[in-house]
Amino acid sequence: MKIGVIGGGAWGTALAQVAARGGREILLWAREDEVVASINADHVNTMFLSAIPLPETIRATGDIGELAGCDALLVVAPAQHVRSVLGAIRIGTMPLVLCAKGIEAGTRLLVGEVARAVQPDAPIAVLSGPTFAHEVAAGQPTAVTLACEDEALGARLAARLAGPAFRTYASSDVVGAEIGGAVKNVLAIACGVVEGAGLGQNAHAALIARGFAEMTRFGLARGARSETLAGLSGLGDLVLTCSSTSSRNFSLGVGLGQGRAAAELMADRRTVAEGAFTAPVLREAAREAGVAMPVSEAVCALLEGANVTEVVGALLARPLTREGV
Ligand SMILES: NC(=O)C1=CN([C@@H]2O[C@H](COP(=O)(O)OP(=O)(O)OC[C@H]3O[C@@H](n4cnc5c(N)ncnc54)[C@H](O)[C@@H]3O)[C@@H](O)[C@H]2O)C=CC1
Ligand SMILES: O=C(CO)COP(=O)(O)O
Repeated sequence: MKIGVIGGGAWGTALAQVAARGGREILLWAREDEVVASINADHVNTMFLSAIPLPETIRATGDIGELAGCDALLVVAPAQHVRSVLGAIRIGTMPLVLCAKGIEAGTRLLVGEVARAVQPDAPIAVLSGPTFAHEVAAGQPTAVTLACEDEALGARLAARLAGPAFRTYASSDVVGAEIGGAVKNVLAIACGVVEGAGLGQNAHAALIARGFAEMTRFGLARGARSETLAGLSGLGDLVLTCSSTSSRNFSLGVGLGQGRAAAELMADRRTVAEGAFTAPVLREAAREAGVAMPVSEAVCALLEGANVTEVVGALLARPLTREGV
């Protein structure tokens, strides 16, 4: 199975390395000429994953059409750009492994729904879980959910990508795997705010628990399975991303908690903090579904410039409720 990678960011590069294990040849499309040049000349992605030597079997290209000859594609562009990159290549029935974590602005579609809209003949799978790219690229032990409605295809993809330090757990719950990855990025911003504002470990732990409750409510409303949300792509990724400044989303929240403006924190970013783009879309989708997501609503308010003390005070002043609600 010849695998191609769409997206030369940190995650696309790390997954190319995973797929290249055992000497397999990998073709990676990168948007930046500098990334193409550094991978092909120096076997390193100096822009998004520097200091990680890449195998020479990974070749980069700036021509996305070259990927049409692959047997499967890892789609690792940021969620807001999946539609454009998938529209730029003749895919046919080539399986797509969707690795972006987000919800499309405007349409409120999950990435799998976008892929089906743009490439209706391509079977899709979702790869998601607690995976800092730099740790995966360094060969540190990692586990992910690989969800595919066609379980035989999912098993083949899981086996093809699995390695000694990269465990793939099969699932058929594509929606659940996508929602976990998308919502955790928004909740990670909230946990970063708690850190940046010095609100303490109790608040941090409470936010993870209450955030998981709203992730679950929203996921079940969209047809996800509870075991998926409680697994690697949901709770697993939530704990990872909510607890480390290695997370771009958590780090964005730390800045907000310190009183810095979202516009300043987002300006000149080369790397993507998906939660900032997903948060307003998630708010719309939750309201449309009639699902209460107060933590995600608070993140939106903070991204729109609201005062941290006022937002936190409002969260704490909400009417008392019950566990499980
Ligand atoms: N970095 C990580 O540790 C992980 C990232 N992911 C997900 O992978 C996806 C890609 O993120 P990263 O690899 O982290 O990116 P990155 O933050 O390392 O780099 C940004 C990427 O966005 C691309 N980009 C920017 N504007 C674009 C446009 N108009 N059209 C197409 N591409 C554009 C850049 O070319 C670059 O590849 C995101 O959805 C992210 O949530 C998932 C797991 C781990
Ligand atoms: O998805 C990730 C880890 O699973 C990467 O998190 P950030 O996008 O917040 O850096």
